Amino acid sequence: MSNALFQVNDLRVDYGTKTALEHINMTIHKNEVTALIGPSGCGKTTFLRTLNRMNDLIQGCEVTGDIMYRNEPIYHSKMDVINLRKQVGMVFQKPNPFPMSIYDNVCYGNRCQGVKDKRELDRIVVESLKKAALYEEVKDRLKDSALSLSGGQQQRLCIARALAINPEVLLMDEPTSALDPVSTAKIEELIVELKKEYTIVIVTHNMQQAARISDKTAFFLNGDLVEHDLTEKIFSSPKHKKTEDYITGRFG
Ligand SMILES: Nc1ncnc2c1ncn2[C@@H]1O[C@H](COP(=O)(O)OP(=O)(O)OP(=O)(O)O)[C@@H](O)[C@H]1O
Repeated sequence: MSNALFQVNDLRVDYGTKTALEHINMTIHKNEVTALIGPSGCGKTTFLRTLNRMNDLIQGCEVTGDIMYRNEPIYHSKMDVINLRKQVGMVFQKPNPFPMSIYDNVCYGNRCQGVKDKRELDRIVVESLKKAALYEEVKDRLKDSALSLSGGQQQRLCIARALAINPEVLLMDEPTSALDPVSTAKIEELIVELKKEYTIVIVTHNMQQAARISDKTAFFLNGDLVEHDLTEKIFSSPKHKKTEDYITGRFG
């Protein structure tokens, strides 16, 4: 399809002698939310990290096969990895604000890229906080430490920081697993809102969350991609018995 953003072809990932993923083929389309589900250790996080080459940072991790992003092979030696990570941002499981002000956190990446103009930075901070549905809660205390925010606010701040550098894709690794139900609901609402503008790939252990917010779901098991389909199909009439067993809670 023309709006394919990632095309994953026969991907394999090894950590030393341990094969974490094998024979993975998947297409991810623009403005879709894709949920990656499966039991612990099945390779979800490993897969997520291949999409912006975060695995490069792990010693002994070897990736074969290829992933096309906007028709460019991201594992090609000529790939500009810094630029790739600007376009494919990441939000982690535990909120990880830097020990600095809310304002400085949001525009950290922009400053690293050389943006110095105060008005431009102000604009980026306000816009990113609004997109992350946090602005109203922090607009009067932008100079306060980010560490003074609640866990849920900190996670939305991390989303704002990722959005500030204007990515096309957001990778999220269990972004709500450390949060209470109210903060989780806010992040879920936010994800549904963000998909109008961004493409989102999210790892989740929460089946209801996958069902609520994703368009497509990919079920991994022991390093295999068992099934990847429309979320409503995966949850109502999966093709594979193993998928059904997992989503109905028979294992995992
Ligand atoms: N840095 C590493 N070094 C060696 N093995 C690793 C490393 N990271 C992951 N693995 C192994 O690769 C496999 C896949 O791990 P991965 O973290 O991708 O699974 P996951 O599905 O995200 O698990 P969880 O749901 O528990 O986070 C596991 O067997 C894991 O032990």
